[in-house]
Amino acid sequence: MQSDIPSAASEQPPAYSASVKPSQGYGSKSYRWSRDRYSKQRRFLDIWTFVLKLLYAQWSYNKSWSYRGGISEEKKSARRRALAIWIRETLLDLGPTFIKVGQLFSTRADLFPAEYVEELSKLQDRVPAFSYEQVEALIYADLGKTVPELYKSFDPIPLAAASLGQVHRAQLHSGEEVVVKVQRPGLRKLFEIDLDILKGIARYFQRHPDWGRGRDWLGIYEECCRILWEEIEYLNEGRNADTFRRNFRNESWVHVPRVYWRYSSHRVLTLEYMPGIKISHYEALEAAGLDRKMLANLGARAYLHQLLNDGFFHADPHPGNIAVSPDGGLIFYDFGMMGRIQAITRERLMRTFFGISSRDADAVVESLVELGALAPADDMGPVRRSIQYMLDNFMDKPFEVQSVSDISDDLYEIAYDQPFRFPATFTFVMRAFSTLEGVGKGLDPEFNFMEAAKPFAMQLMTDGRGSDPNGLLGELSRQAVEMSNSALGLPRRIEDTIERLERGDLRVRVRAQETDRLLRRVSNVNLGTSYALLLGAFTLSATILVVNGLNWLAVLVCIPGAIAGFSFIRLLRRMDRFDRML
Ligand SMILES: Nc1ncnc2c1ncn2[C@@H]1O[C@H](COP(=O)(O)OP(=O)(O)OP(=O)(O)O)[C@@H](O)[C@H]1O
Repeated sequence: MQSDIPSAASEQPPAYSASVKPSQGYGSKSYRWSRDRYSKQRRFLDIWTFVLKLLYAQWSYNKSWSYRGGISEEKKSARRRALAIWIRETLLDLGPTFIKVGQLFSTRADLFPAEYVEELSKLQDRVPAFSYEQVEALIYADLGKTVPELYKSFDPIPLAAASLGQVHRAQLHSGEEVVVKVQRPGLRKLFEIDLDILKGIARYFQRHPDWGRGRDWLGIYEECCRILWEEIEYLNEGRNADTFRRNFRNESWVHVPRVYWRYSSHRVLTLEYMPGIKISHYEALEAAGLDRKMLANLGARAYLHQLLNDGFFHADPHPGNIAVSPDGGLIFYDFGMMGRIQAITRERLMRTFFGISSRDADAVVESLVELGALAPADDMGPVRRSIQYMLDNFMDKPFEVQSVSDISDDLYEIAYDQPFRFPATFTFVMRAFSTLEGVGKGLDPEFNFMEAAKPFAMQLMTDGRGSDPNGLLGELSRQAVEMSNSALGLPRRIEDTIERLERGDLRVRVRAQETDRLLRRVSNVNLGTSYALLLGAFTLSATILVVNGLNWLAVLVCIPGAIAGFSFIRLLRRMDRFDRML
């Protein structure tokens, strides 16, 4: 059956004539996925062609014949880079689902080589805008009213266009200035088809002897699905905006656009118009007389508030989603991708940071296991040693002047090819911190996230009780380590023994009853075989002697033969008795 991926043309246009001229869309390149006639089978073929080409490239990467003039480290590095660029461009060609999946993977330095992650983080939504007729049709289909019935004016040219939707300026009949976020038509169907194909790919990768080893591709696939479906549910985004605004109701320096629920649906979101200067437009901020240093600190404060106070954070904090209002406050846009962290996870994250700051590899390993970021294994020695090595060597500067991106890069470097399973939340937090640090450094070259975070973290942890912050940090850190020790319930000596064991300073002799039994059985079988061979050899010799008429000699040979036979029977009976006993 030839089922076409629907495009906007399949939406029925409303029976009225628009008062504004529709825009023609401003994408110069025609993407296959945005065409009217694009079959599911064709899509399947396009996606799998990409995957197979990628696998071939990976496979031939270490083969010297695939390099002209022989293999070398430089050539391998150049190929990795070229491959990363090709992946980014192909994902763009494959459209919205793949652009989003690529953007999600750009946080997963624990899963992919650094070059891939770097290229994926450049993955910008460079897709054609859809036409105004399509906007009208979708609004009518969702809200049951025409654009002029709903809005006094509506700018047909979008203010911003991305892979999932576009934003138009408008005015309500009651006079409020708003923006209307409209979802790309046919997105739901495209997601269904693509995610179905991606499931097959995830299964294939899971079974792949190299790619599947130590990776939970199906789990990653499920996580991607959840995030993608959530992102295209605009009612959910509206609810997130409301929650976010509520969380910051006591902070006058954070602004969140109000949601006009009567003008919103699954695919249309009408929000208060809240213009501002993008936080990355440094010159414009300067020209407006805004204090860049202070803004960098506000950014950090806003994020720590979300993570430590609310446990509800903006998981997509790219500079385009944060603007500065004329009064110097921060405006947040786009609440499609939010992360939630439970109080217990927050506590564990804090413990990881305590562990890093006090360079205590055991505490880091323990908290990472608790976070689910590290699969518990019988022998944690190698991982612990890697972490201790990182803490001792990479982090030669004081913790407060470390950059978050360096710390996360180090962690990811260790994680790559190790039994780490960073949950998406963890990577989102790391990405949010790194992005924020980048923005902060752009605003104020002296900015250091750790330094900015310290007073705020103190304030939150002391819960307003206030005391010497350094002393408190030390105390809390000690308490955190002690708590985990007592939670384990192990006396110090046992812990020391485990430590020596991990370092390889201790030898262990294991005696297992089952193993003993098997060993005894093996040795009995060996003995039995020897008796049987002897018995056979003596019997054969005796027979040859009898045939040659040397009967007396044959009787003599029979004596050791009989002894061997007797021993053999006794052994069999003993083995039988022993087996029945167990
Ligand atoms: N309430 C608003 N007031 C003024 N401008 C807005 C408002 N909401 C969004 N915008 C503008 O539209 C841009 C895109 O909005 P938003 O990020 O919500 O859309 P999106 O489709 O989710 O885009 P992306 O996927 O790239 O984040 C913002 O960067 C901002 O410039």
